[in-house]
Amino acid sequence: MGANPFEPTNPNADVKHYINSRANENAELIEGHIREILRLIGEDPDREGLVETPKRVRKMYEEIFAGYEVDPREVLGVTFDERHEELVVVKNIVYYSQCEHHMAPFFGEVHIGYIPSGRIAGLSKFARLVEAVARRLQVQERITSQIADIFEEVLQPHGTMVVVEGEHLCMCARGVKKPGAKTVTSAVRGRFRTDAALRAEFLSLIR
Ligand SMILES: Nc1nc2c(ncn2[C@@H]2O[C@H](COP(=O)(O)OP(=O)(O)OP(=O)(O)O)[C@@H](O)[C@H]2O)c(=O)[nH]1
Ligand SMILES: [Zn+2]
Repeated sequence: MGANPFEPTNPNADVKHYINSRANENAELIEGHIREILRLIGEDPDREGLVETPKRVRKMYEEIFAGYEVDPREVLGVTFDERHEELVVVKNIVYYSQCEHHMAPFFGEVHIGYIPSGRIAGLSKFARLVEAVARRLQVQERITSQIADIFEEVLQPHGTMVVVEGEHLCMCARGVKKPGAKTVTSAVRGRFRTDAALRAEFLSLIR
C-alpha cells in the first residue's frame, strides 16, 4: 500500500519521529507559500536578499505562533496551598500577538489581579499564561477573557481581574492610520464584579 512508516497506526512507528516528520512537511509547505506570496506581490524570490526569506518567516512563525503548542490551562502548573486571601497583582507583563483579521502584530501589557481562596500560582506562570494565550491569531478581547477564565478555572479564586493594553499595527500602519491609539480591555470575575472598591484598588495598583 506504500504505507507511511510513521503513521501512528503502524505498531512500529516512532511517534516522536512521526510528529517531527510532519513538522518538516509543514515547514516546507509554509516556505513554499511564502515564496509564492513574494512572487505575487511583484518581487523576485530568487534575488539575494529574499532567497532565505521564506525560511526566516517560517522560523518567525514558529516563535510568534508558539502558543498553539501549549494548552494554556496547563500553564499555571502546580499550584500551592497558601492562606493568603488578599489581592495579588502581577502587572506590566509585555505581550506580542497577531491580530486574526490582518495577521498584523499588536502588543502591549497585561495586568492580572486575583484573590486566592486557598491556592496560589507561581508568579512566573502568570507570564507563561500570557505567552500561551497571546502567541496565536487573536483579538485583544479574547486574550483578556481567556486569561481571566483560566485563572477562575484552575485556581477557583474569590475573583480575578485582567486589564490588557494594546497597540494594533493594523490600525497604525494601514487602514485608519492612527498611531498611538491604545485599546484597553478588561475582564472581571467573581468578587471584582460586585465590589467597586476592589476594582478601584486593582486599578490604582496597576497605575
Ligand atoms: N475588536 C477588535 N477588533 C480588532 C482587533 N484587531 C483588529 N481589529 C479590527 O478588526 C476590524 C476588521 O474590520 P474589516 O472591516 O473586516 O477589515 P478592514 O477593511 O481591513 O478594516 P479597516 O482596518 O477599518 O481598514 C478592524 O476594524 C480592525 O481594527 C482586536 O483585537 N479586537
Ligand atoms: Zn488587524
